[in-house]
Amino acid sequence: MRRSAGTPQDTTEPAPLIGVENVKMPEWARVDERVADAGFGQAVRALPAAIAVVLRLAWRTSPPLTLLAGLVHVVSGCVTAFGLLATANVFTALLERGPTPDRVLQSLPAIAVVTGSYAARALLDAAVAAVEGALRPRVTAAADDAVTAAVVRVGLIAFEDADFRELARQGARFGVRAIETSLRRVADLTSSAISLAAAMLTAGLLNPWLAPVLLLAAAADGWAAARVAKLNYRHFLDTVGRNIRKSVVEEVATWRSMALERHALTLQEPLLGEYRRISRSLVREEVRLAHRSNLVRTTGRAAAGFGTAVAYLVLGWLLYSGGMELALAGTAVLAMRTASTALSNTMRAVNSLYEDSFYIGFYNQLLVESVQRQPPPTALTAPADPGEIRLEGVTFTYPGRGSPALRDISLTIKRGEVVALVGENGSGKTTLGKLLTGLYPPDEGVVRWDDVDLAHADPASVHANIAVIAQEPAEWPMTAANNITVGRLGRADPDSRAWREAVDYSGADEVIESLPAKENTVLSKKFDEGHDLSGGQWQRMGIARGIYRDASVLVADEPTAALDARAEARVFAGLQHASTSHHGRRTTVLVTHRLANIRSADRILVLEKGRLIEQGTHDELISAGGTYHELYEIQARAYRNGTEVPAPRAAQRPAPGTPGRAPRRPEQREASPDVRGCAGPRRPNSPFAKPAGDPTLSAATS
Ligand SMILES: Nc1ncnc2c1ncn2[C@@H]1O[C@H](COP(=O)(O)OP(=O)(O)OP(=O)(O)O)[C@@H](O)[C@H]1O
Repeated sequence: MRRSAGTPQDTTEPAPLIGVENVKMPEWARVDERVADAGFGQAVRALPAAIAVVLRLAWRTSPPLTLLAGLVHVVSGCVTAFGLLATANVFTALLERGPTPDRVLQSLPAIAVVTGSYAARALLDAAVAAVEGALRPRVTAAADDAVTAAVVRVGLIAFEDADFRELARQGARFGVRAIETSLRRVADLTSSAISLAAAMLTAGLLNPWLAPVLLLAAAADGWAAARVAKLNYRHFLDTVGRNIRKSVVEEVATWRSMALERHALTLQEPLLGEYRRISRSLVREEVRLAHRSNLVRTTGRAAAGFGTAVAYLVLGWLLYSGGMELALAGTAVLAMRTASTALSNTMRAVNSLYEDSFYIGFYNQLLVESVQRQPPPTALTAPADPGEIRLEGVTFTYPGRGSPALRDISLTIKRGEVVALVGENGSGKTTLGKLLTGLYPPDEGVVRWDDVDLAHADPASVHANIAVIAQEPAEWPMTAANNITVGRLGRADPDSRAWREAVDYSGADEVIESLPAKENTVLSKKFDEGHDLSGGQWQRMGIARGIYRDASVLVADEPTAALDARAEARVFAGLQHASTSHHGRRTTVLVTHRLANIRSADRILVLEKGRLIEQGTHDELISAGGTYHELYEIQARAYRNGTEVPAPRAAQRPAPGTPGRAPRRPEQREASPDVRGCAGPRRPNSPFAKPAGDPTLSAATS
């Protein structure tokens, strides 16, 4: 009988659905590799730097609380030590020669001191908890704030660098967490080190032989604790790839964004099967880890038992040989137990601090790199409404990419020009839009607004004067109203004219009208009452935001890719209005694949593999018969083939000497009314397309 896919009884192992059997270990996981491979000495050597970072941060946050925390920890450790030494006096008094009542009476002051030390220790523990409770959230918040402020201020291009993104993720998430845990570990280390020192001191005072023996017994426990921690790191490393795959499968098996295709492709059971397969192998690893940890712990305990036995033998020998009085034996046993616990705690704290030191290292590196990636402060500002935007020999390569996205681009855009960028996918249109608005700096060449080189200008002064309608607009998790007004925070709009203009021309008014709480509807499914929009509706919101921004330079990157024909016509009317309404004419750069929409643009720039290969008006480029002409013809033909009215027989006859059908002249190619104003299916005339009375069209259609 054939089993259904993915049941827990499956014995066959199908090929991984995600297609990646061994996920590459993420860079941050390499930290654990170093922890797993490090020796104890290495860990101890790394401590001062990590402790210094944490203490410095704590000091900056609150000097009095830091001092107080240090003080209560040291005093608490000293009280513990004092209590231990005081216990020796109790035993001495109790085990002296003489009648028992006398000995009890004699030991009362020592008992009072021990009791007092315990009471003091309890009070100090409460003080430690209170001070730490006040300090830790402050330090964590300060660490978080420092790193968030640093990352928020870096230039946009930094986010294109995968290494920086990874560093930001580790530094912000793991680094801050490591600082928080380190603060606790430093406290643990202080107390356990003082306890250990007190136990050793007590043992040393009782008999110099006792101290090293005591260490021997405690070291085995400490070794086991450190070894189990390393086994955990190793396990984590061995399973990190599978865990990543498991979480990816879990996501695609449960996430809403994948639900439609998951169901339509009936992938639920195969995904469940893959999930269970990975889970089973992880469970096997977990069980193996548990066995190995258990073995290590048992070995550690056996060794500790052996060490303790040796310690007791030494103690017995000391008592037997008269090297130590019987009265002190009780204190010695207490010191041995205290030392064992303190040493285990010390080793655990050292190990943990060592691990944290890597993440704190990332945190520090992130702060340093973020500052390096922030634009340097400058008094030079860009003109608010540049007379011209000039690119001279601009080349740009995305971080981590081998070949440039733009090569040696030189061009000038005059104030008020409507420029269209066209070209095949990946030719560099979006990238060019980002460079001429100063969002990305060129690697070579210069971008100037009038005579100001944007590389030396304050970026905020440039960005204040640009509006970017992105290909995939940000879906701000805010109300619909704020999704638009965030375009220009604080813009004065007393009579709501700017608002009306933005929503009317973008078609966002229809979107808002359809929402349950109109413009007050929150657009995010993360909130209970939140609402989501369709791709086209989000695009309308993005366009409204761009229009509301009212900047002197507008870049619209495929603004209507997801819009229906009616909405597209409305948006182009809006963009044309936007291009003329800003103190005269607004410089507008329009990226689009729908060539029929840009026929009346002042200039069309054609990009190919990052190079500017053609520029001119629609008519000039069509006459030139180059790439633009070819792209335009492909789009026009697609429509013509479906709807073209058959030409008269005479026109279909091949010209003498030509095999098959005679090629048509350029003006004939665009002569069909089908082509005018549309790319692909018929669309209402775009306002950026040639008007019906355009001489070229009239000539062609006549
Ligand atoms: N963030 C990025 N990191 C690395 N390379 C990128 C990045 N964005 C784009 N590229 C690369 O840069 C080149 C130009 O991309 P760009 O997005 O500017 O092209 P485009 O002409 O706008 O394409 P499309 O028409 O598909 O939107 C492409 O080769 C692309 O793969």
